Amino acid sequence: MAFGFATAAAMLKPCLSIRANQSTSLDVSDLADDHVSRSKRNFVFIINPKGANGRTGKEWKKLLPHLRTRLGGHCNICEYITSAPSHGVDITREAIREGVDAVIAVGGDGTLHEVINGFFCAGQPVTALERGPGYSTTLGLIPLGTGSDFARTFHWYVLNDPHEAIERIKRGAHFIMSKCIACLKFLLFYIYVMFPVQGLNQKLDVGIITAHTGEQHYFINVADIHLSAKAGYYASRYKGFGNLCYVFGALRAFIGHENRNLKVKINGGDWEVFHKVTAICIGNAKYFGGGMKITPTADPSNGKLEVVILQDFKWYDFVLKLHKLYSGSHLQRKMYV
Ligand SMILES: Nc1ncnc2c1ncn2[C@@H]1O[C@H](COP(=O)(O)OP(=O)(O)OP(=O)(O)O)[C@@H](O)[C@H]1O
Repeated sequence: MAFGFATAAAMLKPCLSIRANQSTSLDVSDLADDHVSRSKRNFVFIINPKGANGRTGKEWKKLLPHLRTRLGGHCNICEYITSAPSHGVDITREAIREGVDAVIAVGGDGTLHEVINGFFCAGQPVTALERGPGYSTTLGLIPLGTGSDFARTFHWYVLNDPHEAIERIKRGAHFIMSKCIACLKFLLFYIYVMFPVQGLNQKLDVGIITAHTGEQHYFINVADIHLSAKAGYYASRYKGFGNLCYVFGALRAFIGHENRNLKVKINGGDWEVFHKVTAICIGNAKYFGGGMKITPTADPSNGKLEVVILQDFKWYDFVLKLHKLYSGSHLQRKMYV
């Protein structure tokens, strides 16, 4: 394999439609608004106060009066501040069971990830009983994180501009769940895509990672293995540096890192060995790492995943090719399956 090689493959996501049946309105006592109206829709905002090194919490406090002014006329605003990692998953599940109309993640990609995972439980979409068939809870986003990479795919380039995000929510730009499947199998686990999330003006897919234990996790941005996954872990130590935390995290991850031969099977094909793999990135959307366009042709609503395999990267290749990662020009070979 060529030195510092990046290979891209497309994975099909055959479609199968599902809609979460939803029920009941949110309990009035749960709503943060003083003047709750049952005739209005119920929107739950899940805020990670620790996002962007604490900036999310501060921004949210400033934003709330404006949000009430802009949205309070046509929805009940329910505010939940997370108290710990994973709390967003539980709040989302509970809100959907209560039958809310929309769950809106306020924070970065980690918060969005928790909210997405809250739409599912034990491999099934979370549902509520008292809403009729065809009803779906919608997903919304106010990107206020460090990287906020998922939002970049949608060219929300005045990134982390919560006022613009509120206008999008007012226009109805959020997403609804349905389902499709494709498979990428590794030795210990496999990833497939299902549940395109359909919005009033946007349809999105959701990927599923199934561990060999059967445990499932959902993703809508980029799932990654090996070095880049470690980089994300270490980046959390450097959040004070903004987007650069991901570069520092990657450099830290190279310490003790070993490129490995990995067996991969795509869309039911044969097992294929990829040598000296530095990272495998499975993109439903294009960006990770604070603006690195890692899976540059991924489209979150086309029913496919883009798989990019980085091979034989050393830390200095990463530094020298960093500009290519940001511009999305790092691919040397494309593989279509
Ligand atoms: N109350 C909390 N205390 C500590 N951690 C929390 C809390 N609520 C959520 N978290 C965790 O904080 C992590 C990071 O949050 P988030 O992704 O919103 O911000 P970010 O990392 O700054 O943004 P990005 O991921 O877009 O770079 C999430 O993975 C989440 O699990």
